[in-house]
Amino acid sequence: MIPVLLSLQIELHVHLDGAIRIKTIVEVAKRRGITLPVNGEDEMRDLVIMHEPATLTEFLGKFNHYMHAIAGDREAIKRIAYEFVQTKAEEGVLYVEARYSPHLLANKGVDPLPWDQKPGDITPDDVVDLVNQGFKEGEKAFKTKVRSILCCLRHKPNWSMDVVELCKKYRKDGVVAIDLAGDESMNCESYPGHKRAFEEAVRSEVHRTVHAGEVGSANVVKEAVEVLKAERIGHGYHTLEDQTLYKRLLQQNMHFEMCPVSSRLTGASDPDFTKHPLITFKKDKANYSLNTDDPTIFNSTLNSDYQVVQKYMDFTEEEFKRLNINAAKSCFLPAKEKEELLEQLYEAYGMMEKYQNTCASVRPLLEKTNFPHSAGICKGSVFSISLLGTQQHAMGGRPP
Ligand SMILES: O=c1[nH]cnc2c1ncn2[C@H]1C[C@H](O)[C@@H](CO)O1
Repeated sequence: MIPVLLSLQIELHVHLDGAIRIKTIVEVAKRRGITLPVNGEDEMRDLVIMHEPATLTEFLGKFNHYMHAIAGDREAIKRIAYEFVQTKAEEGVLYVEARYSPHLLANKGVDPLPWDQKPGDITPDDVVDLVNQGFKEGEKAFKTKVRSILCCLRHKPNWSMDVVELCKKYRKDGVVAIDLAGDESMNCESYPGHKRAFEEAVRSEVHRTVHAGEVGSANVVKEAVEVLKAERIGHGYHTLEDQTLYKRLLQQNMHFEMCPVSSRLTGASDPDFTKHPLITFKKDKANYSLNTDDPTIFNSTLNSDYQVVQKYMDFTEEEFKRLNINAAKSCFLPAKEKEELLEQLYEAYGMMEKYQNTCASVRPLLEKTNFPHSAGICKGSVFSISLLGTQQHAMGGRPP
């Protein structure tokens, strides 16, 4: 494979429960006396990993093989969070937003209890606290910054209000947004629980991302943007089927969380990477990031995704820099932390001087035009207008 020349990356779409080490699953199951469907690490690997393109439903079935080993165990939940940060640090990730469903790891206060668990004493709230502990210790040890996105699940609309309340409770403690994951064939207009939760998220200024247009149609994307007020779209490949919508989202500088390796294996895209929708997004200089999604199941690292797009989609180092800068601008950190992150990237990419010069020359103009959020991330926004020729960043405000 061709080496990817990028020292630091931003990852915005990765499921914590799709990123658990197989070794950990086996060890925890043994400690807890929990039976796994097969014995030993190699056998578990064979069972859990997808090698050939299949369907999203088949993919989602993979979680059934191992989640019961981790759910409902304090030590295990903390451990997977800690190890996640270690893995991302080893991959060269500077900042990552990890997502998970607190309900799927709990064994109390969830109806019905997932994974046929016996009732215990770990509520979804406890899960968030435990993941936070693991992340904080991991961040301290490995220096990769990590924040959480809490997932609602399409097939569990009655959990969604809980999820938004947890987002509100932990907004100053590691949680930066809400998501809607799961099987897209269940549209949310028919499931008022999701709609209400996302309305509450808007009201409470909780950031929002939604899995849409992964295997579902462009209509799911439209609904995500118009009904759920998504600020980012998870995947979004099928947006291209509605050119009016696509052009509108390009104009709004909507961020798309792209997961190339994942999309091939879940049947979300053509298995031939040279026909991948991402090529069109790149040609149009869209705002997107590259992400692993569920690296355990896809047997991948972030570098695998970079290598695939480099090999089959002609991605250059310049494009890698552009997309990571866009990812940093589109992340859900508060403005000040976002600006610090951007500065770290510009520095690492050898773009600091250009960035500072641009900023100095355009700042007076911004002040004059009363650019929203100018004190916070004006530098990032200016950079995208003047150097990269893209629109300004959606979360950074728009010039009048
Ligand atoms: O790619 C995905 N599409 C839709 N749902 C997904 C994907 N990857 C993981 N999930 C689901 C299964 C997980 O248990 C849940 C929370 O992380 O989100």
